Amino acid sequence: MIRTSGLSKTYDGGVQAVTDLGISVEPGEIVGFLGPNGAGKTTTMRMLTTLLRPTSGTATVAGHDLVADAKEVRKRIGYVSQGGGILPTAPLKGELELQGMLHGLSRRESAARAGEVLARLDLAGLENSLGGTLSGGRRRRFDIALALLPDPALLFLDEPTTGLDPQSRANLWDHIRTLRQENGTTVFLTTHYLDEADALCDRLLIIDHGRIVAEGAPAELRTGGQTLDEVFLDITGRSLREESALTGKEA
Ligand SMILES: Nc1ncnc2c1ncn2[C@@H]1O[C@H](COP(=O)(O)OP(=O)(O)OP(=O)(O)O)[C@@H](O)[C@H]1O
Repeated sequence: MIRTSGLSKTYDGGVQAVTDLGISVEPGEIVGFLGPNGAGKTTTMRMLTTLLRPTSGTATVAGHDLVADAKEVRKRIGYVSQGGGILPTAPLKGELELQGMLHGLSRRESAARAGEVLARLDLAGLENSLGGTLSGGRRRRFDIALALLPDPALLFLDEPTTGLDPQSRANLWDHIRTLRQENGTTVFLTTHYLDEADALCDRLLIIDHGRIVAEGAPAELRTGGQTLDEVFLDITGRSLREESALTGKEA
């Protein structure tokens, strides 16, 4: 579903954010992409979703070449960014219908699809609520509903549960699992929560300084009775990264 070879990104100004990335994600997998601040997660995610052009390397995403066939890739993926895309003043169903029409559905198809994705994310009954009135958990679910409108084979989630309470996080994990189970959706997500990576993901990729430094199922990475947090810190070191994450980042 995703295959990259030598994928790299150097920003204007010379920051080499991602170097020689070679990863693969199989259909139906839930893969967690972990790394300290500034490691290159968002840059990778933006490249894989066609939002950022790689400096070099190649990638196939959802069966199409990332650069030569970006339009075809876009038709087959959903992307939920960290901030989400919700409009606080629009009724949920109207917002979904509009987005459906942007994806080329007729008004009728779009309305039907909006109803389906709301039900799928357990948001039925909230059709006429305004975006701004939703709780954090529902809001994230609505963001995912939006991304699911075109029925993507591959869903990218950037820190889907950051800021949510434990109940809403567990609930969102259930929804993601159900999506995979019922639809076969492949999920590629970033997270800073190692319990989330452990509970939800089939496989983890750990990136640091723009390179993959470890990869495997959570149980494979947890060796010698260590927690995943300990493994992560052993691999990526204990120095703080906030500063490097901010250096050179354009607004
Ligand atoms: N638009 C940009 N211009 C220049 N440098 C950038 C830009 N965006 C990111 N960077 C730099 O690229 C590197 C990787 O950043 P990226 O945002 O991909 O990391 P990340 O792993 O997503 O971090 P975080 O967990 O903080 O979101 C960092 O050194 C960052 O400062």
